[in-house]
Amino acid sequence: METKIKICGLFRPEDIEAVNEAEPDFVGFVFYPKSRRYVSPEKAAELRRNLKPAIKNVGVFVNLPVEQVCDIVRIVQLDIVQLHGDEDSEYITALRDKCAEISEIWKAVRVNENLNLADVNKSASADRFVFDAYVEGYGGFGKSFDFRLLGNIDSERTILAGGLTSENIGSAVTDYAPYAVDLSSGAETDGLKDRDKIIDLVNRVRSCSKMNR
Ligand SMILES: O=C(O)c1ccccc1N[C@@H]1O[C@H](COP(=O)(O)O)[C@@H](O)[C@H]1O
Repeated sequence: METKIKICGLFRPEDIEAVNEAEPDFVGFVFYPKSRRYVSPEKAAELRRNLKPAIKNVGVFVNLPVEQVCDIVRIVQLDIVQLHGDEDSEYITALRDKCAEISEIWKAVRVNENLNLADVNKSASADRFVFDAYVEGYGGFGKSFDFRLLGNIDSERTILAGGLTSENIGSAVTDYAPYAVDLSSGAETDGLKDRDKIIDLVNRVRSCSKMNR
């Protein structure tokens, strides 16, 4: 299996141009108003219209009521929902029931040295888990964690995130062979997405994945 790559936190037309060139597997739009990468659903819908159809789009949400998530899924025509807050299994089931057009639901698990795999089981109804570093606030701070804390987690359902950059992304792919890697800060310069970094990161993931086969 080749590890896929998601570039998260797009909000400008030039971000779309960069990903159309680099062709990651997924891109993310952040619908968390406290994020500096927040994009309105209307703006995201406009950006999405210019995205190459092969690139799947993921909406990132933090503790938003299910009905509002569904509305945004429909406005933007999101493929995947990434829940990056405190949503539990009940929430995930309700979302799936109300919004049949979502192809997958990903749940973020914020990891520190007290990682309790029971927390992962609490949201076991998610299709995949995005393992990110524990931070005050929710995500996208470029903070990494020791992936060894994950033990023997099912790599087919695992998405690694948190402080990935061109320096550490190669070992994340070769050592853990996750389903995907997800990054935002590591693809930026001065807080904005950087075309050259995006292209470099996508190339690195593709070449490391080939070595894993
Ligand atoms: O990117 C954000 O601003 C964000 C806000 C709230 C929740 C999640 C967010 N992004 C996700 O955070 C991780 C790690 O990002 P980074 O590479 O460490 O900056 C990633 O899953 C993003 O999708």
